[in-house]
Amino acid sequence: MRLHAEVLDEMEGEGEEGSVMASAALSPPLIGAVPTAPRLVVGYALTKKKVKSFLQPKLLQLARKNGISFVSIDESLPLSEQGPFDVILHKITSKEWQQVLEDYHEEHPEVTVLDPPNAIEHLNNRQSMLEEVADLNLSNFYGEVFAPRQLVITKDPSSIPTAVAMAGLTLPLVAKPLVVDGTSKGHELYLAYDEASLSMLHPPLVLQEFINHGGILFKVYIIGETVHVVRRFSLPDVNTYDLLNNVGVYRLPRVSCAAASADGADLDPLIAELPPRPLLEKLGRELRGRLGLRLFNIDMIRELGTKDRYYIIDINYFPGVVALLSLSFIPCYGKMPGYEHIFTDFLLSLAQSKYKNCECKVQTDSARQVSSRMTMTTDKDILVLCPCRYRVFNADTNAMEFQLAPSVDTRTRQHANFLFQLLSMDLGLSDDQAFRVHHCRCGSR
Ligand SMILES: Nc1ncnc2c1ncn2[C@@H]1O[C@H](COP(=O)(O)OP(=O)(O)OP(=O)(O)O)[C@@H](O)[C@H]1O
Ligand SMILES: O=P(O)(O)O[C@H]1[C@H](OP(=O)(O)O)[C@@H](OP(=O)(O)O)[C@@H](O)[C@@H](O)[C@@H]1OP(=O)(O)O
Repeated sequence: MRLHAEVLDEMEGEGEEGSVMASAALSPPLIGAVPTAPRLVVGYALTKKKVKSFLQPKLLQLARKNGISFVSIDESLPLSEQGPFDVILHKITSKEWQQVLEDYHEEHPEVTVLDPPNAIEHLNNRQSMLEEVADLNLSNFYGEVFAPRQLVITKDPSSIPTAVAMAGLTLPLVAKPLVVDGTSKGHELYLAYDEASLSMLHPPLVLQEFINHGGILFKVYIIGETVHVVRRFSLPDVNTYDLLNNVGVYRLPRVSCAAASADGADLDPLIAELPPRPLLEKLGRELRGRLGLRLFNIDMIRELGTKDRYYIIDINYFPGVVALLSLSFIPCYGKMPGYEHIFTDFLLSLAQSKYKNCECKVQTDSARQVSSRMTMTTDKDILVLCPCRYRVFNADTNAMEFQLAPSVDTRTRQHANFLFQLLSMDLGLSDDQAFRVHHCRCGSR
């Protein structure tokens, strides 16, 4: 059913050493082919590492059972020649890709782009990343949430000590690269104990006050409407002794990559206690709206010695769900156990919310009612009335049954195939019945 595509379902059961994707370019659809139509086609543009960690066999299996298929996008080919897709899932940061997606979205507003490139871009800069957090006012919701005080330095390292003193920031400070560009450089962090040493750092960067938090971090995943939290080990606290006896800047280990879940660890209950659910729900809702994103996580810490003062120190777009051994890409532990269920539900919810307001009709001249919203006019002459322009869905199940793209001429064959699938399923048409596809009559094009 898909053209020019690699279908990842084929990868299931493949050994760990196998290639990242199985190539299964399918031949063009034949009218009359018996349908095994997925209800939701998710095109993905991800790094090899991300494909390996995210598209685990368990997810693929569960998704397939639910009518979702994942199709690899070839970034070297025009996007409009690939698909059709219902959803595009991506985490590629290049400007070229952003432009490709923006152009595609103009042309295909019916396709859900997860998420808009400009909203993701907002997270790729540590100054803009926490702006929305600073504006939040969640004090009525079982806790307060802040962003650490921070200063942006774009040039001249020698000016940093003065700038820090003028801003009144308290040491120690965490120095983080200003831009998170998906490379390991973007995650090179330093801890600075004294003001003078700050001039050894390399701008552009942000300097953030270090908040003691008992060495435990709450990783809050926001996946659509779902908010899921896990505990992770984090950096240890810095005490007065450390502060008085250390000078200089120290490179920090990439704790997020090294540390497995702290959920089963024997922890001080006051430190381990998860943030209250209502706070997390409200936070998730607020940030989802303010950031315009549906797939991200927040790294949240609770200030040591407090019960309800939280700081958000980092927000990541489409974070890792399974940790891989770095060279071999072999999965070593789940960062977000059960993610396959949450993601499958999320993708299904996208399909449902999208089509629930559409009303489509397929008619024959016998005006035979097929379902509450489908009618046939003639076996050979199928009229598609489609207020949503491109889509026809099964009104009984609320699931998309086929797509009708606007440029019928160039895609007639494909549309016809979709239609045939629908009709042969719902009406029991024989395989060789010919038909024509008419333009969408919803008047929107
Ligand atoms: N302001 C802070 N106070 C205390 N600890 C901090 C602070 N900022 C960062 N950390 C510690 O440093 C770690 C890495 O920080 P951060 O998440 O900002 O970097 P990152 O490079 O974006 O990490 P990731 O790999 O998770 O994306 C955190 O998990 C936490 O342990
Ligand atoms: O690869 P990992 O599983 O470590 O996931 C990391 C993810 O890399 P990936 O996008 O290649 O998966 C990172 O993305 P970039 O900022 O580098 O784009 C970032 O989101 C980290 O916070 C994730 O680590 P986590 O915070 O979940 O521990």
